[in-house]
Amino acid sequence: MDVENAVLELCSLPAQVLWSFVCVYRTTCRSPPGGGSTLLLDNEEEETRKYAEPLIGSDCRQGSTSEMADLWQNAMDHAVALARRAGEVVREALQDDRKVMTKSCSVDLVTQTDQKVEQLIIQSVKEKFPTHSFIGEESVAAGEACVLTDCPTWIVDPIDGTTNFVHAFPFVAVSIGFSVNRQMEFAVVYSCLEDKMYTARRGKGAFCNGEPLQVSGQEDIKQSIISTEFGSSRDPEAVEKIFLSLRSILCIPVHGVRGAGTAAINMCHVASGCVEAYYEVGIHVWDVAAGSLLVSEAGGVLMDVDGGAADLMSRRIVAANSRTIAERLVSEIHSFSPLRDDATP
Ligand SMILES: O=P(O)(O)O[C@H]1[C@H](O)[C@@H](O)[C@H](O)[C@H](O)[C@@H]1O
Ligand SMILES: [Mg+2]
Repeated sequence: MDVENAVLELCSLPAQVLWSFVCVYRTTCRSPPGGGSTLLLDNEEEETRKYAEPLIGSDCRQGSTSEMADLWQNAMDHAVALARRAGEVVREALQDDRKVMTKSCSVDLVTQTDQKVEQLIIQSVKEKFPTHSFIGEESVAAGEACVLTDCPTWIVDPIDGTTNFVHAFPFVAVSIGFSVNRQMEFAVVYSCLEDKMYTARRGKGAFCNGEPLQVSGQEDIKQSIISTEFGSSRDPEAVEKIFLSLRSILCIPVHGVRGAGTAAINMCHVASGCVEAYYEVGIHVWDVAAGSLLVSEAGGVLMDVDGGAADLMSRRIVAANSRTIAERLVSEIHSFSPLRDDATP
């Protein structure tokens, strides 16, 4: 049995025993076979220091069960390094012509760069964490199952904002969420063209380039900016609902409606406090997995568009600075239900 799965099964052991286990784990996982650094990306050690330090609390050496959570720090450090490397690939690709292909319909775009970046991320993670599972946008498009289990799972959108990327519209993100027991454990969203590295760790806060994030304190929707997207469905019924919602929200009236063209960056805007709420119907789990943790760790709330509990597989999300704004927004949304990400084919 691999080390991390063993840890999951050992949750009931006393803290001292667990702490010994953590020490062994750290020794074995921090040093690649042979003592070399072949599994580390360029600058990974530096990235580790820059982004891990604000995220590791001072209690991390107490040997309590909270130590369990720090077993995932190694994975998070790797995710940050991978996102930065992926961002370089995206920026380089913007210098060349981009060959555009389509997926579910003529406006659901994909490029070779989406596929290349997803491969880069998944291959590297498999090498370093061979027992982990994946949900990746382009792997699912190629026929892989989209199932979230209790296993440590990397939820990857190699390019969130592919349409932006195709047109060089300057909001493009690499989004990596990591869940254990179906709960988001860490999040990395790299806004490649702005060079902003958003990170969050469950219970440890959200950050942008190492600076703490806090949602807006505005509780009056009439003083708010709301963000949303039109999505890639052109189904007349869906389009009708999208416009009805937009009309109702605009006419509350709110200060403004915005959309960056990427769910991940829209959620980073909520976490940063420059937008009070983001909602969308039609997104996928890879669009919002990382963003959901960034919002909640920055003090925000997540909700379904009908006001129930958020469900990352449902393709519906409200992410807001507060319950007050989220519920007010929900009262204006004309919801619909696309086929769930985990629907059986
Ligand atoms: O396909 P990518 O990964 O670029 O992601 C999607 C965005 O994240 C949505 O918000 C948005 O509404 C679009 O559906 C867009 O396709
Ligand atoms: Mg996406």
